[in-house]
Amino acid sequence: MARRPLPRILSNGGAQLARSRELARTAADSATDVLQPLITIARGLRRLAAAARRRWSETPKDRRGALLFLAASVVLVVALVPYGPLLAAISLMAAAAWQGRDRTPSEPEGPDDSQTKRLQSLYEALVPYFSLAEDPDPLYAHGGDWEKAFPAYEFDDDGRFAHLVIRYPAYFTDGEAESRARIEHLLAAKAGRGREYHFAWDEEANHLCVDVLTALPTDIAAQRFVTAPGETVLGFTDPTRVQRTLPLTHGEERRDVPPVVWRTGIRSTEPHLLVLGQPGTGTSTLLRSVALQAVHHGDLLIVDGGGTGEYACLVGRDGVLAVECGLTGALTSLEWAAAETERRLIAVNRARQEGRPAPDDTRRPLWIFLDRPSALAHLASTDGRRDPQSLLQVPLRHGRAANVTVVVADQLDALSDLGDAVRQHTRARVVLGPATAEELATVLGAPPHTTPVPQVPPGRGYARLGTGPVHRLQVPATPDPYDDATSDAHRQAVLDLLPPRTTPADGEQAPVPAEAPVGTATTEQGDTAGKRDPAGETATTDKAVRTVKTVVTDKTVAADGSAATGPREPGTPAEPASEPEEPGDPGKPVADVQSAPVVLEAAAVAQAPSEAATVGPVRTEKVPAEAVAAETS
Ligand SMILES: Nc1ncnc2c1ncn2[C@@H]1O[C@H](COP(=O)(O)OP(=O)(O)OP(=O)(O)O)[C@@H](O)[C@H]1O
Repeated sequence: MARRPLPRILSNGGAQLARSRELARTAADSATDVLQPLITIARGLRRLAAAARRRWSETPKDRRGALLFLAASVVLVVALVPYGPLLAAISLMAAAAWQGRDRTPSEPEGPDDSQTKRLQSLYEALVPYFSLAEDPDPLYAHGGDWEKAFPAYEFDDDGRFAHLVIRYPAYFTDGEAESRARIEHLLAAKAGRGREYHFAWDEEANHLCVDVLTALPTDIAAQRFVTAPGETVLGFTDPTRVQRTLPLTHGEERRDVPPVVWRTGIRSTEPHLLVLGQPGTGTSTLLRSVALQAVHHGDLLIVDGGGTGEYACLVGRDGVLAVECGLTGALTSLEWAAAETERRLIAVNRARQEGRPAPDDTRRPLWIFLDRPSALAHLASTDGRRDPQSLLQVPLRHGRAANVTVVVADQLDALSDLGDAVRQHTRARVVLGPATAEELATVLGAPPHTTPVPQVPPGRGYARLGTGPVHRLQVPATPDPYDDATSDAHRQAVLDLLPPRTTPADGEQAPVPAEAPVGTATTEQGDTAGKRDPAGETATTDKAVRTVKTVVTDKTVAADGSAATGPREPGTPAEPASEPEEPGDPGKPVADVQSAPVVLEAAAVAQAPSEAATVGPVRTEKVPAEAVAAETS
């Protein structure tokens, strides 16, 4: 029997109402069963009354008197006959019961012919995997009964499996990944390719539950997510494994979607993230999405090894320390980041020893984004210079205590080019785009419980936080707003999230022509050439005047203020820096050193002669852009 809809208050309640809702539903179902005869008779009486009314209205007016007389005569006879009223009442009830019976054709029991064929063929396909010659009473045997093997099944409107429960013999090696993978592969092929399946192995009951997964939403655009401080939304997933949902806006529509939330900061167990994927699968987009969330609470240092200008929209924004595209800039800024991590660590340790809270200048999160480090490593090796990844060792190892988070993205086949520190300390992992089960297991540390599909939309993949479950993931659409192919709605969504451009606090500013963007950036390769700024501003081009802000701290300085190594000028080749020493290193007494981050701000005018720079903690100078670009190539 069809279930009756419950009152709104019961059907709309939260999770805590689920139990009472189920109780109410059961009570309603039981009451309906008990009162079924009365309901049928009442329905029949209603139908008889409706038929009598219809008959009366259809009778011509001149015959209604005769009809009335006939009815009155029948009533009189019935009243006079012994037991007449009783017999009449019984007859009426019987007629009402007959009329009131449920006339909707009942659903055919069991599967139809084509469904039976599917079930039988799947059963036959499983026989070699789930049977043993020595088994005296096999559950699976050629020509056997599939009904014992498949206790539950559902089909979709196209006649394909939507849900299937499979029993298997206890001797099947369901604890071995290869055995499971073989069965999952077979089921995915037999139940229909091109769909994603979720496999739940119940080893205790020897049951395998197969469900078809609905596609993850690809239409969610970048937006301000409702999260707590230290939480970053990597994307969206299935509701099965995630208890929480995020309220999202989609145009006028509002909906709740289960997110994959990554926690960073001092209490995080996965403080750093590694994103891998085939080219063009959305790794840079995920980094941009994370950066747009992080920039509102922290400082960002972005190194774009691909040099494709994917992060041009962040250049010069409030909270963005630098966007580096070339090797020199990458080395310089990562050296500074390593020194800054050490400085924070020392300051936090000292404060703890003295029983004070951590100093304010260690609390604002520092984010280091490194996109395509393998490209920079290749450049560095051909140039005989240091691999920038080696400078990540300190932020990766000590970043959690120092509020420093590292996010690295690269192509899937570059996994072996990544440094040991990157591979060891990035415990939050994402793989985007098509990947084999082996690749997923290698990167994520565990295979997903779903079938990888060959064709996926950009931004689709898997995420795993530490030793947690592997989630399917869809990254919110966060395209480059300066890309001409970006739709207006998505461009506006990203532009709305960008913080305002930084204005120098002291009023000092490098000479910048009117059409040049006011802001701070390092674009050593002129990668943003030709990009359009939809806000009407002209983006940085090869020939255009560039404003460069590079945060440089080459070395720590002695407590007396004398710098061990002076701040390097932007554009000068970096000396291969020595490995930053560990805090507490006997060769570097903690009490004797303090870091000296120095901010150099320079405006580089293309093909303009360089001028002598003023020496000081904050300097403004002009640097020929060509000279800078030449060093990075
Ligand atoms: N989550 C997403 N939703 C919608 N479109 C996306 C998503 N992620 C990426 N794209 C689109 O896919 C294309 C490639 O994205 P992206 O540049 O981020 O990939 P990539 O992996 O960094 O590639 P490459 O390494 O070649 O730069 C872009 O056009 C981008 O807009």
